[in-house]
Amino acid sequence: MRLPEVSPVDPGWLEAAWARHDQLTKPPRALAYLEELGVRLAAIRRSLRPELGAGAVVVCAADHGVAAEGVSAYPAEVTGQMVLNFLRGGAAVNQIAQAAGAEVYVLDVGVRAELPAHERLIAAKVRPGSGNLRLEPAMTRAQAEQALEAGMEAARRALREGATLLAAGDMGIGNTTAAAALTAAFLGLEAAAVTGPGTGVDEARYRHKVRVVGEGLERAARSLGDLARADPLAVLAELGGLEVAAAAGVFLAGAEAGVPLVTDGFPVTAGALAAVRLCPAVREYLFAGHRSAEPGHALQLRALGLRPVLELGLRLGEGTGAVLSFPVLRAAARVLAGMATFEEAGVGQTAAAERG
Ligand SMILES: Cc1cc2ncn([C@H]3O[C@H](COP(=O)(O)O)[C@@H](O)[C@H]3O)c2cc1C
Ligand SMILES: O=C(O)c1cccnc1
Repeated sequence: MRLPEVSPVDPGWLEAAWARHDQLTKPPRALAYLEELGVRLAAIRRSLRPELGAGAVVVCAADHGVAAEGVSAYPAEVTGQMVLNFLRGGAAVNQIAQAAGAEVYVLDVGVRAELPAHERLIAAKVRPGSGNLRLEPAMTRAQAEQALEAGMEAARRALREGATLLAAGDMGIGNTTAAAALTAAFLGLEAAAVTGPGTGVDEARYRHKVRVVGEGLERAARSLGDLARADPLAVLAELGGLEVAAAAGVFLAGAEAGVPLVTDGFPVTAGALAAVRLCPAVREYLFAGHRSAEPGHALQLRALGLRPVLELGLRLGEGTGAVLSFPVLRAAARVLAGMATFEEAGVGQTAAAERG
């Protein structure tokens, strides 16, 4: 498969944007992290007056064979039921997207249930659910490529239809187990360090979930050796998540198009880790929309070197936390683009600033 060509951002834009920020009518760095966001947006958009309009979230959906291990607090049927809920506009992500100015696309790369045709549903089923990662590869390498390509194609559609800010979301009962296995593999961590409660499993189920993740990792290592150094596409195929692979595809195509990209919670950020392993320059286009309550999410963000925009304790997925950050990112761009300089506004700078 052809991986996208992603250009690294030009550090000259970062410098020029910081220089402009320091001329705007505010004490230097008074807008703190918002300024840093604006600077990164300027570099990505190659403009000191970056404009961000409509956003989009591609909610990547698939079932997980590992759900049969009893690793979720909910039954696997909920995946397909929630996809129908997304299409009817009844899910959390729909309401948040309305409030935050984002279009919701649903990408089916592996939901077991048959889904009705719908304008906002991108039907690209690779297989009806992944294999049980504890016992077998989640998918073949060819299927992982197909899921990645489906994510890339969905991102391109969202961009063609006007998105200037792009996020991925996830739906797939059992996917915090797959995300934990992938995160442990990519970062070289133990199962217990990255496994969390997901939808809210009790103590006994949690211990079982850690064992399932550990056994999946051992199984994958038997065929791939050191997972932290193995081919990322092979790791993705072994430990899965068809929708995690699709989320990686959204980030790959979005970075190729030069658009700011926003990560959501634990499963989507596993996809971001995969995308960055496949193509390191993708990292420069990523913003962490929020930090989820899932404990492994902080480890993922640290590995990516991303500070979250929001910390609301969300633990849902669907792209909710990503989309919620869109207004903050738009504001960061507007501040840099639209604020007056001290000179333009005739506002006096401090004596210290005048002395330079
Ligand atoms: C009604 C409902 C709506 C959701 N929306 C996202 N998730 C989230 O929970 C699932 C992951 O957690 P676990 O690994 O514990 O199964 C994913 O589907 C994720 O998107 C939901 C879960 C439920 C039950
Ligand atoms: O971090 C997330 O996005 C998350 C947490 C729990 C369940 N599903 C998703």
